[in-house]
Amino acid sequence: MSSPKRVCIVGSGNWGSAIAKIVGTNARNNSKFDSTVNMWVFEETVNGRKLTEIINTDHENVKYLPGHKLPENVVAVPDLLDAAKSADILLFVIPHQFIGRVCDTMKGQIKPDTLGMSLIKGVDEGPDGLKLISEVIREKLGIKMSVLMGANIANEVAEEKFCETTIGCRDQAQGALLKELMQTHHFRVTVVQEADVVEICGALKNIVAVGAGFCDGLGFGDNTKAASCGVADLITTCYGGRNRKVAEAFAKTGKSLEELEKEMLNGQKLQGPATAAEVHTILKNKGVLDRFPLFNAVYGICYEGRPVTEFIHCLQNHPEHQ
Ligand SMILES: NC(=O)C1=CN([C@@H]2O[C@H](COP(=O)(O)OP(=O)(O)OC[C@H]3O[C@@H](n4cnc5c(N)ncnc54)[C@H](O)[C@@H]3O)[C@@H](O)[C@H]2O)C=CC1
Ligand SMILES: O=C(CO)COP(=O)(O)O
Repeated sequence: MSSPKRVCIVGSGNWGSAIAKIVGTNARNNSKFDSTVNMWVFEETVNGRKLTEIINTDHENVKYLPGHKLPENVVAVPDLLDAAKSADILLFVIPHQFIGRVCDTMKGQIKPDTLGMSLIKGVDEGPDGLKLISEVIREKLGIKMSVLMGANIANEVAEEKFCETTIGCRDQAQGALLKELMQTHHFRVTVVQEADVVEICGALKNIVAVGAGFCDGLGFGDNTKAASCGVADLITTCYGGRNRKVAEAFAKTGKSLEELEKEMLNGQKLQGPATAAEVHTILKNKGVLDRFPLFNAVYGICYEGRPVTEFIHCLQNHPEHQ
C-alpha cells in the first residue's frame, strides 16, 4: 500500500477555514491520508496575537470563520513553502487576485507529482483571452489540476447545513481520491470530467451576484433579480453571498466598493468586481462586449463611475430582446 497522502490547504480565509474543518476530519479518519493537515496562513495580528498562534492554540480562525472549532490535526503554518513542500495534495483556496504571487513563490519547491485542486472562483486575463485559475496554477507549477466548485457558502458549510458540490477532474482514480478527502455526510460530492465547465460557472456567477445586489439595493423585485439568475450556485450567490450583500450596500449608500468591503467583510475579499474587470478586457479584446450587457453593466458601475441607478437601463437593450 502506498504511504498516506499529505494534504496542504493553501489559504485560510472564510472558505479555506470551512474546508479545513472538513478535510481535517476526513484526513484523521481515513488511513489513505496523513492525519496532519497543513494550512498555510497569510500571517497577520489579531487582537495582539499572531493568527497562526491563535489557530494552533485555540483551534479557531477567529477572524475569518469565528465560532467554529477546527480539528486539532489542522496545523496553521505561516511560511508557504514549509506548509506546501512535502504535500502530495494541494488545495488552493485563496482570493483569486493573489494566486500569481503565491504560485511564483512555490515554483520548483514542491513535489513534482503533487495533485492540485483549485477551490478558487475567479479568472485570469491572459494575452489570448480568458485563462482559468487552474490553468494558471498548472502552468506555473507543472502539476495536475482539478477543481471543486458549488453552491457552497462557507459559513453554511461550516455549520454542516446540507449542500452539494462538484469536483471537475479528468482522471477517474484521482477524482475518487479527492472525493474521499472532501465528502462528508453534509457536503456531498459529484465528480465529473468537464473540469473547465465547472470552473467557469463558479467564476462567472460572482459577476451576476454583484448585479443581483444592485437590484436589491435599488429596490427592484424578485422578477428583476431572477432575470439575471441561473441555477444552483447562481441562486445561492444571488441570495446569500458576499458579492450580492456588498453590491446592495453600494447601491443604497453610495459608498465605494473598497470602503464597503473593508467595513462589511473584515478582511474577506470580493471576487465579483475583479472578475467583471478581467472578463470585460477579454470580451472587449474579442469585440463581443455588446453580447454581454449584464457583465458590461456591472463593470461600468464598478469601474467607470456609471451610476448604479442606471443598472436596469443598461440591461434594456439586450441583443436577445431585439
Ligand atoms: N467564502 C465563501 O463562501 C466561498 C468562497 N469561495 C472562493 O474561495 C476563494 C477564497 O475565498 P475565502 O477563503 O472566502 O477568502 P476570504 O474572502 O476570506 O479572503 C481572506 C483571505 O485572503 C488572505 N489574504 C489577504 N491578503 C493576501 C495576500 N496578499 N496573499 C495571500 N492571501 C491573502 C487572508 O489572509 C485571508 O485568508 C475565493 O475565490 C472565493 O470566491 C468559494 C466558495 C465559497
Ligand atoms: O461562492 C460562494 C458561494 O458558492 C460565495 O459567494 P460570495 O463570495 O459572494 O460570498
